[in-house]
Amino acid sequence: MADVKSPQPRVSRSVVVKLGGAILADAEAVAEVWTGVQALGGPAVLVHGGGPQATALARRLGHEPRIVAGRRVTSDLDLDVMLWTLRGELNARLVASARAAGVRAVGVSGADGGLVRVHRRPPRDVDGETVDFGHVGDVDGVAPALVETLLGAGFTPVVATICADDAGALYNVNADTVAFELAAALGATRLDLVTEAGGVRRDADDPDSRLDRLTAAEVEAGVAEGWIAGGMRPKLEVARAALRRGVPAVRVCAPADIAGGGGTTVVP
Ligand SMILES: Nc1ncnc2c1ncn2[C@@H]1O[C@H](COP(=O)(O)OP(=O)(O)O)[C@@H](O)[C@H]1O
Ligand SMILES: CC(=O)N[C@@H](CCC(=O)OP(=O)(O)O)C(=O)O
Repeated sequence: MADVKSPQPRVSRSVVVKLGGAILADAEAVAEVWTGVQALGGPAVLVHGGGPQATALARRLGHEPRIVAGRRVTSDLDLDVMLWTLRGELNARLVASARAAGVRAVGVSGADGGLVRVHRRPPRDVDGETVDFGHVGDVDGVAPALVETLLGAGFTPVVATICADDAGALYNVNADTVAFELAAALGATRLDLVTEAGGVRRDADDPDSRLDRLTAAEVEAGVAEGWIAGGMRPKLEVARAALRRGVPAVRVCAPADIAGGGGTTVVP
């Protein structure tokens, strides 16, 4: 029998949808995202990246970003570029694009309302080299009150993954990571990692080789054999971390999959 004294909060039924930067650059894909979010018929929280756009702007400024193990070594200039692109243009454009689908989106960052608490990532060993990632934050925790308040009022939060520490310094945090931390903290029913490839492929260059389902053992084999590489490798580490933290369903998928099946479901 249902416990009437402690009903499930509305947000416990939310879906967290993470959009990779390449999706944001494609107006048709963005329109499909909002159609899918509308068709879900329940609360959704969007989290977006924008790595490719940040890299493009840095290059226009004559700076070549350094990416190590899928994470940007974030100098003072790189942090400024992340603020201008993610918190600035991309978030504003994404929020505006929701209007055509009748979704009432609100743009926030991980720093707003203390949503995502981080600390500066200590230098760490990567393949035998000590790497100081600069202004990159590691997540300490999520305080979902802001997002829950927005959802409760019928708004769709759109989260740019700029986060702050307790002293008020800003940090760059990978968007897949923020999405999974939010999904875990909200008790989301599903985490969709929406990416241009539309799923995990047996051959990254062959769209017909998409896998419907991927086990942890297959992820390990794929990394060892080299067919899971680049940005997909840390993304699948995030997918597995989400499952370990109790998110019941995790997919790597395309915008058109949001309201239905499709994509690659990652299983333990
Ligand atoms: N097995 C694979 N299936 C699909 N994509 C793969 C695979 N292995 C490597 N990739 C690469 O991973 C990329 C996705 O990671 P990333 O660019 O970081 O995504 P996003 O920006 O959406 O977070 C793809 O564009 C593709 O080049
Ligand atoms: C620390 C770190 O690497 N942060 C990412 C944040 C943006 C991101 O995650 O964008 P995508 O989802 O488009 O990859 C970066 O600087 O690229």
